[in-house]
Amino acid sequence: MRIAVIGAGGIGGYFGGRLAVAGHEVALVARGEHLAALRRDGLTVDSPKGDFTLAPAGFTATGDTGEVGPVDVVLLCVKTWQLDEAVKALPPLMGPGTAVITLQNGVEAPVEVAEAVGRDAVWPGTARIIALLAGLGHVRHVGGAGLLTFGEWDGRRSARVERFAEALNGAGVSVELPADPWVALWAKLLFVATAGGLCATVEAPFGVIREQAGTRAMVAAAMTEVAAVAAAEGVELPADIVDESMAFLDRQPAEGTPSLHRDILEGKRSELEAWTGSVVRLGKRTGTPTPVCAFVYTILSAREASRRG
Ligand SMILES: NC(=O)C1=CN([C@@H]2O[C@H](COP(=O)(O)OP(=O)(O)OC[C@H]3O[C@@H](n4cnc5c(N)ncnc54)[C@H](OP(=O)(O)O)[C@@H]3O)[C@@H](O)[C@H]2O)C=CC1
Ligand SMILES: CC(C)(CO)C(=O)C(=O)O
Repeated sequence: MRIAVIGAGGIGGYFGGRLAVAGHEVALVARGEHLAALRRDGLTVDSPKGDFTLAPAGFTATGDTGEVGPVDVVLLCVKTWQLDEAVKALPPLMGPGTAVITLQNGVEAPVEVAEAVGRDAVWPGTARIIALLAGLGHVRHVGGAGLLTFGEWDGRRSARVERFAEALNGAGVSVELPADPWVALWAKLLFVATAGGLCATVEAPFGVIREQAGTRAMVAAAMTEVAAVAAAEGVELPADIVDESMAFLDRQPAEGTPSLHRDILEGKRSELEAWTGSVVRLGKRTGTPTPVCAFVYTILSAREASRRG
C-alpha cells in the first residue's frame, strides 16, 4: 500500500518504519535536522518487539507532500497543537479513497481534520504505545503493545479499513477495529487525562501514582468524571471502564511516563489542552462536574507556564 506519515516522531517513526520494513511504499514527512538525518542515515528503531534500521532507499523522507502525491492512507502523527499546520500538507496526498487516521490523544483531532478533508476521509484512531524520538533519525519504543485502533467515522466496517488492518498485521502491528471508534478515543482520553495528568502533577512515573493510596484514589475519581463527560457527549463507555483503566494503569511499566509529563518537565509545549483541559471544557459545556480534573488542569497550566517562561 502507499502510506504517508505526517510527523515522523515517536509514533510516526515507529508505525511508519514497521510498514516500510514490511515492503509498503512509505513516505515519512518530516522537517529540519531530523529530515536531513532520515535522508542521510535512514531510520533506526529500538523496540522490545525487535530493533530495525531502514536504509534511506527503503522509504521516502520528504518535507513536501507535493513530492508524494495521492496515497491510500495518511497516518497523522503530529502533536495536537501542530495539527493546524499539518492539515495544510494534506491536499496533495488525498485521492478519491484516501483515509487520514488521526492518532492524537484526545477526542478533538478528528473533528479538526474533518473540517479540512471531510468526515468520509477521517478514521478516528488511537495508538497504544510508549514511543519517543531518542535522537535524530532514531525512535525508541519504550513499552506498550504497539497497537492501533481505528475505524470509519460512523463505525461501519469497510473494505478499506480491513485492507489496512491486514497490512498492519503483516507488518507486526496489532490492530483492534472497534465497533465505535469514538468509544476507543474516549477510553484512551479517560486514561491519559487522569493517570497522565496525575503523573505530570506529582512529577512521578506510573509506578508511583498507582502505589500511593491518595493519588490512586484521585486517578479513579478523575476517571469517573471523564466517563460522565463522555456520557453527556453521547458516548457510552463500558460500565467497567474505570476498573479496566485502573487495571491498564497497573500493567504500565513502573518507570513509564506519559508524554504530558515529559513535555512539561522539559519546558516544551504540552498537549494539556487536548487531554485534561478538554475534559474540563467539555464538562463545562455539558454541565458535568469535573472537580478533580479541574484541579489537575489548574496545577498543570501553572506548571507549564512556569517551565516555559
Ligand atoms: N508518544 C507516544 O507514545 C504516544 C503518542 N500519542 C499521540 O501521538 C501524537 C504524536 O506524539 P509523539 O509521536 O510523541 O510526538 P513527537 O513530538 O515525537 O513527534 C511529532 C513529530 O512531528 C513533527 N512535525 C510536526 N509538525 C510537522 C509538520 N507540519 N511537518 C512535518 N513534521 C512535523 C515534529 O517535528 P518538530 O519536532 O520539528 O516539531 C515531530 O518530529 C500526540 O498527539 C500524542 O498524544 C498517542 C499514543 C502514544
Ligand atoms: C500515556 C501513553 C503512553 C499511553 O499510551 C500515551 O498515550 C502518551 O504518552 O502519549
